[in-house]
Amino acid sequence: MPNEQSTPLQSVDLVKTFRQGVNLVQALNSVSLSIQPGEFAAIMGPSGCGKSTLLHVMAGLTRPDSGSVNVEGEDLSVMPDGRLTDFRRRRIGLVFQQFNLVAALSALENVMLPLMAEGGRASANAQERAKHLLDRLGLGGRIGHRPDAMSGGEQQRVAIARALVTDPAIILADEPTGSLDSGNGNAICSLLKELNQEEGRSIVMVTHEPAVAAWAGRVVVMKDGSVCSDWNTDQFPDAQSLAIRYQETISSQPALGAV
Ligand SMILES: Nc1ncnc2c1ncn2[C@@H]1O[C@H](COP(=O)(O)OP(=O)(O)OP(=O)(O)O)[C@@H](O)[C@H]1O
Repeated sequence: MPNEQSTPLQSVDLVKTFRQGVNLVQALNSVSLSIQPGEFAAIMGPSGCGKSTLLHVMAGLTRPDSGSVNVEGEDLSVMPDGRLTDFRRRRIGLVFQQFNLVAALSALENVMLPLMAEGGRASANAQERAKHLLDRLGLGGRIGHRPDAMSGGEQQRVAIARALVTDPAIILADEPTGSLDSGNGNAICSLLKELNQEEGRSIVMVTHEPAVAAWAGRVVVMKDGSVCSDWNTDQFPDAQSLAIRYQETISSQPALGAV
């Protein structure tokens, strides 16, 4: 179970600029975002507004130009590369649009990967834990299957099991339903919500779809590299009203400062 005491993620004043030929693109313009224990937040915004960059910086996959990211009180921005890789493997669960499973490995082996010791061996305990998670996610009958023998929805569930196997502080998911049809997409949203509500998992999910964001308890809207709105989804009676408010927001509202 996640540690209920410490703030799973706190990012402050993140700035990230990319060079594109002779131009500089400011992907993050002083973004601050904190995630509370047991919170399920969606990050929305138009294409190119900086959602994936924010998620990757929060995951320690991309270094910011300035600003800090704290996960359970540990500042990723000052960690040397080797320590950051190890910390990310143990404390941050990552889920991607394309699942990112290893094609040559079975579902069970994919889930055990983050628990592998140096030299590629996993303990019996690691195997038990991975099996238990696959069972929990409805894949008990698929543990020996390779990714190409599973549906997209099943592959994403394997990826979620892999993200959970180290019992991380937070799950960061980048468009987790983006490669799935609506039925499988809904099943993945429902699973994330269940993990949040039943196990208190802290989750941040990037999506451009209001119907997906509506599964979260909080929606953070970005525009032009900044956060422009931050909503509790209780205020919306349904996904349609969230979609309407979102459209109004991205067509009108100037960006806010820190949230
Ligand atoms: N590695 C990179 N090199 C150069 N520019 C980049 C790089 N990564 C992102 N960018 C630029 O930074 C800006 C933000 O990109 P980002 O991928 O974070 O947006 P996004 O909101 O996730 O978009 P989408 O919804 O289309 O995935 C864009 O202008 C993008 O072109």
